[in-house]
Amino acid sequence: MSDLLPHEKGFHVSWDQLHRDARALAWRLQGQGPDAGAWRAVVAITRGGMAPAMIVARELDIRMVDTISVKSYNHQTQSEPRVIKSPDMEVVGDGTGVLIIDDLVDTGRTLEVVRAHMPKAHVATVYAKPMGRPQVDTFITEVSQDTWIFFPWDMALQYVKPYRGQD
Ligand SMILES: O=P(O)(O)OC[C@H]1O[C@H](OP(=O)(O)OP(=O)(O)O)[C@H](O)[C@@H]1O
Ligand SMILES: O=c1[nH]c(=O)c2nc[nH]c2[nH]1
Ligand SMILES: [Mg+2]
Repeated sequence: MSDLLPHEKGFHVSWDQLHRDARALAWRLQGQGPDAGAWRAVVAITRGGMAPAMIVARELDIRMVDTISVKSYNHQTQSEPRVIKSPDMEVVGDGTGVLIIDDLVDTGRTLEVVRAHMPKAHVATVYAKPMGRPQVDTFITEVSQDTWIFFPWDMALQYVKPYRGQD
């Protein structure tokens, strides 16, 4: 969207870092559910929320896992978010006791759409940018709005030229 800052900085996240940060998120969420501290189910926002949701579900021993599919970005270009697959509403209900997990919140548009489906759910992301923070109940690390977060599934190891080179 044209009124957004360009992404001038990059924050590169390795699998190891993602695992640690998703575990930290689980640690923060444990005991916070409405039913004696327990959470009933996890809903991952695909696709980026799936890896963190798996880690949170494993740490908190939650076996009921569903997904909601929202398409809003094509590479770094944002369009109107669309729900292209809903979770099982018989399982999630109004969202009470449900953890919605995503990798990050940026503008908050995706979470706005997801919250409308499950207004009483608790929304948690691993990373957050300032514009989207009001949409998130719990997150681990904040980065500035002009930072693009690069996730391990979008990267590959490659050769890097030395600072002082032979060319
Ligand atoms: O707060 P927002 O500005 O709405 O942006 C955040 C959303 O954008 C990315 O998903 P994307 O739509 O790129 O799909 P993906 O998870 O399948 O990569 C990211 O995983 C969040 O779900
Ligand atoms: O990989 C991503 N990194 C980001 O910073 C971002 N913001 C919205 N959607 C995003 N996807
Ligand atoms: Mg996503």
